[in-house]
Order: sequence, then C-alpha cells, then structure tokens
Amino acid sequence: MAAQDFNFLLATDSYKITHYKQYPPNVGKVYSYFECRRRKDGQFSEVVFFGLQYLLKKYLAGPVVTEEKIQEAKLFYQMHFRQSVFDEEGWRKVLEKYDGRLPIRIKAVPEGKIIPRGNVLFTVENTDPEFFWLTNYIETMLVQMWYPITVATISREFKKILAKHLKATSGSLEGLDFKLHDFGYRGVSSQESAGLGGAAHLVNFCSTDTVAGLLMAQRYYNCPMAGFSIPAAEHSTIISWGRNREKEAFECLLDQFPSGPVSVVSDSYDIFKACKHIWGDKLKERVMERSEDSTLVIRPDSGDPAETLLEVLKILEECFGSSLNSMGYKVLPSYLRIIQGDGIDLKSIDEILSKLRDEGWSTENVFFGCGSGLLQKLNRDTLHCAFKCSYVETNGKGMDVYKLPVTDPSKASKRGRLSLRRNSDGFIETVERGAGKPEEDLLVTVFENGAILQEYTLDEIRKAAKLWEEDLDPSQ
Ligand SMILES: O=C1OCCC/C1=C\Nc1ccccc1
Repeated sequence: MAAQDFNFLLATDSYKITHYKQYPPNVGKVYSYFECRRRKDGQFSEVVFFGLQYLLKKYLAGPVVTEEKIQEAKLFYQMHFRQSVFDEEGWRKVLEKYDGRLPIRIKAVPEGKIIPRGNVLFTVENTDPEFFWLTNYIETMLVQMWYPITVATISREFKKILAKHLKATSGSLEGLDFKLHDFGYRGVSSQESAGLGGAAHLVNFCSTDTVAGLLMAQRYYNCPMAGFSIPAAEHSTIISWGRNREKEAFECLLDQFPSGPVSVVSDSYDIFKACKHIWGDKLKERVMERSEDSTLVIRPDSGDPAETLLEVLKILEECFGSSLNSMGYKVLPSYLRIIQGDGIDLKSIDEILSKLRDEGWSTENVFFGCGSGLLQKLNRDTLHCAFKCSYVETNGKGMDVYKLPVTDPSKASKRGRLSLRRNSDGFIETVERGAGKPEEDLLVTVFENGAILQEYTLDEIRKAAKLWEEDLDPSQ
C-alpha cells in the first residue's frame, strides 16, 4: 500500500498527461510490453525477472484514485503546464466506475524465472475501452523494474562465476549461497533502492548486510529472514584503540565474540604485518583455539585485491599451515577464512579467483563482499530495458504496431499481442502477432482491475532462479 501522501496521478512523466489527446479517435485499447532488448555483445544473455510484486503491492493494487488526488493533480498540472491539459474527467470516471481501482491487466513472467534477453517479460493493457490512455500512463513506474531485474541478474552472474571456481577447486558447491555478501546499502541512491536491490541479491544468495533488503523480503515476499550476517569490525572499532593498540582491538573482537564466526578488518595500518605479527603471532593461540564454527574471517580492504589476497594467504599459510582438499587445492585451517570486500565486480572476482587457483588456492578460503558493484554500478541500459506499445484496437478492430527506426534497427519493437513459450527444442521464445496458444503462454495474469491475482514467495523465486548444471560449466 502506498504511503498516504503518494499520489498515483503524479507518479508519471509530465508528457504522459498530454497523451490522451494524441491517440487516434475511437481507440479502445493500448497494449504494451516490457523487455530487456537483446544486444550483440552477448554479456548478460539471460535475465532474472524480479521485483514486480513489490511494485504492484505498493503502488498499483487497490483504490489508487481518490477525489482528493484528482483535485491535487488538477491544480498541480495546471501550474506545471500553465494551461489545463489534465484529464480530470478521465480520472473521475476511474473513480466512479471502478472505485479508484485501475482497469488494467498485467501478465508477467513468474518472478525468479530466467529468461533469455529479447523476450517479453510482462504485458500491460487496459481492460475497459474508455481507459486506453491508462496503459502507457503507468509505463514510467513499471519501467523502474529495470533496477531489481538488473541487480538480480548481476548477482546471479556473480553466482555463476563463484560456482565455477568453487566446483573446480573444491569439487563441491557447498557454501555457495554465502560466498557473496551484500555491502551495498550505503552505496545506493535511496532507502527504496536498498530494499529492492538488497532483496534482488537475496534471490541468489543468503548473505547480506543490507537490512532494507531483508525487510523487503519479509514484507513483500513472505520470507521471515532471507539472509544472514555475522559480527564484524569496521575501521572505527579498530583505530579507536589508537595506532599502537591494534592487537588489543583485535583481541577485543575475539573476547566479545568467542563463539560463532567474526570478521575483523585488518588493513588499518599494514595488513601484512597484522597477519604475520598479530594474527599469526601475538594472537596465534587465540585464533587456533577457535572451533570450526567460530571462524576468524580476516578482511583486507585495500591494495590490489588478487596480490593482497595471495600475500595474505601466503603469510597465513606460513603461520597456520594449510591442507590439500580432494581436488589438490590448498585450504587454510577451518578456523581461518578471508573476506574481500574492496574492488569487487563481475570482472575482478573472476580474475581474482583464477589467480588464486593458479597459485593452488581453493575458493573455499575466500568470501566476497560487494557494494556498488552489486547495487549501483548499473543503469537501465545495462540490460536495455524498454517498454513499447505493440497492439491497439480502434473502432474495435485490432492492429499490430511497432517501431523500426532506420537510425537504429536494434531499437525495433515487437508487434502484436505477445506470449512467451518454451518451444519444442526447450528454448524460451516470444510469439508475436497474437499467434501464441493461450495454453502455452508462460505469462501469468498477476494484476487485473486493482487486484493482485498471483503472488510468489521468495522461496519459490529462489527455486526458479537456481543455477542449472550448464551454468557450472568450467569451460566457460
Ligand atoms: O566483514 C564482514 O563480514 C561478514 C559480515 C559483514 C561484513 C562487513 N560488512 C560491511 C558492510 C558494509 C560495508 C562494509 C562492510
């Protein structure tokens, strides 16, 4: 449910207020769709569909039009356009005929599903001919789905890389869901983005510090606790002890959190000396006495990630030893692990894990944190998200419509009514021009006339988004 001060009539691009005057006479239906347009460059060949349910619940469901909101919008747009263009009568009809509920149908891919780029992800149409202008009025808000879709997709690409290396260097995928920790809360543009992006990461992992994402999962995806964290230091809790008391600061962490894992950022002055002389010497006994489920996680936070990790691993091996796993890769004692949260993005994590592997280190030894690289280093063009009209009815007669710019054929849009199906070869494809068979359509009616007709839990979404065998193909 949207906040009381949220006025749905003001939640659109200004120019859309003027569009009801621009459609052809007697138009009765505007039908549009959302896709992540396919591009030649091949990165992100498939996307995770996620986030629509939050938007439906928060902004579209129920009576979103009221007389007060009509009055507020009327005054607002009169001042904004300095002429009366706002369609007061049109909105009052929504209020009178549907009690303020939107006469709109949205059919969408089930959340969590992995869909190849270039396929329809959801369609929008008006369910009453009088409100043809409403379909594209809500484009503005619906296209904001680019964000959770893109974060969920990037997070899953991280998971593919981590799975590849974990499988190759340990023979198992155990612990994969905890290998990438969301550090991105502070790096996003708003509390709402933190919630949506944080929840999107939790489709693929169970490891986060972005509390807003956990709340989103609780409140909108029926998941009481979608992810976990552990006690961890930050630079303030180390440097507050003063330059000469880093050992005391570290010891405080071990004393305060004697059981369960604890993470200690150790690069305030010299990560290498800290590992060698504090963790590996002064506190060595304290570290070794910690049991397997009370791991000390050392956090570097500066320097070239791969070089720093390799040097830290080398020092820790000298001090604590290492063993060989079934794949012949080295693993530190179970009471010692490392988390790298600096400089991590899709490109660097693959390079880092490859370099560790080349030096004989298993992926089991390291965890990763990711901030802006996960939640903010992206935009609507990362997956080329677009919303286009593909079908209209005028005088009750249907017509497939499209754009095909001579100046950019890659911006061509689909035409006609769309459906999504798995073809006889098992590949997902979009059927255009209304040629799809209803019984084959993977799109589900999730919203109609103000009501949410289909909901998904995070558990169901996680199942839909799980990695497939071919995702683990090390030859990638
Ligand atoms: O070190 C850690 O171990 C695992 C638990 C989280 C954690 C650090 N969190 C964090 C959050 C936001 C920015 C930077 C770090």
